[in-house]
Amino acid sequence: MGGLGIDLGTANTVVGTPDDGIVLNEPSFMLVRTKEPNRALAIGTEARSLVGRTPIGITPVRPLRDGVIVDLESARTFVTAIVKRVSPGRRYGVRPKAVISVPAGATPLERRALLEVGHEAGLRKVGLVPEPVAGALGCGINPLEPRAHLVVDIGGGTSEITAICFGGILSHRSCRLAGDELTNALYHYLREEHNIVVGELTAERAKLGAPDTDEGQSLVVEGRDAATGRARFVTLETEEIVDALRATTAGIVHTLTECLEDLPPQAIGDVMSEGLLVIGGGAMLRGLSQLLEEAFGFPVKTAERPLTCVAEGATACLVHPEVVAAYSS
Ligand SMILES: Nc1ncnc2c1ncn2[C@@H]1O[C@H](COP(=O)(O)OP(=O)(O)OP(=O)(O)O)[C@@H](O)[C@H]1O
Repeated sequence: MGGLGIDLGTANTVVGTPDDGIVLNEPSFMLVRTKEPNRALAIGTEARSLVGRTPIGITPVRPLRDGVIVDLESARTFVTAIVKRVSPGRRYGVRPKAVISVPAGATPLERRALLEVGHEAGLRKVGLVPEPVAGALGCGINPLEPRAHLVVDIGGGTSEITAICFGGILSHRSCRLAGDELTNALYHYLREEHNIVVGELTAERAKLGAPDTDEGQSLVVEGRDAATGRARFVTLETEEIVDALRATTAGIVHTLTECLEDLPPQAIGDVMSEGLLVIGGGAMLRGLSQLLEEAFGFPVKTAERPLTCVAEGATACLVHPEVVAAYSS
């Protein structure tokens, strides 16, 4: 059984195959020459490592925003490079089929753009599956069973909260408060409270290294003094990091509350006994599951592989096309 399961995310792109599992897991970044925007010079980790130090004449591009395609040309260039990298068989004219995950809240136009890009990138038959459905499947949940499941996906650009049941979506909410916004919040906190300017990669590293709230640790961050321009170090205490991220995490909790308010009582009962499933890179933010548990009183299950479960589920859809069919209407 061939084919590709693709999670084209704002922050990361993950690809799996039924035979080999995850075969690509790279940042959704590419570098192009400013004068030649439809040829990728570098993609993924290599391209991402040049953010903040890109030479003149070269442009770093993030092909997706908030989980959807905003510029067809850069998305086509990126997906073509990804498909080429994972399917060397194309040299012999083989066009792989694919299931691509798409935000549950994507518009028909955004879905069509993704299908178009997939075909132009050399994919044969493209199916789309909502990300929370793929994520649930990748975590071993059957999205066709007559039982409600609530999936909280905290990605790079958006947090999506979706209740699914029996091949359909019960309720859905999303907000632009996710990984990028958490990184941004730390960047601004450092700028305003410590007068230090850090690069995007440093702000993200500070977020990933956020110490456990109950361990009372601290974190050293390096940047440029906003007043003198000199290099400087700052020590961030645990409470400060939690404070800097509080407004963003509160926004995610608020969106989750709205989604729960839309759920019928029977479905709430399922969620209370099953718990919430948290997927996406943001699921690994320290203290997040505790915060959600305290806010809602439901059990919170963090996916075992939050960064790859959506691609794993999209790959599983190649073997279970009935899931794609059920959630495509
Ligand atoms: N240990 C961690 N703690 C906190 N955040 C993390 C951790 N690891 C990764 N992240 C964040 O997760 C985000 C990426 O998650 P993911 O790959 O699920 O997003 P995506 O699917 O590309 O985005 P989207 O769903 O918005 O399209 C990044 O913002 C990254 O900084």
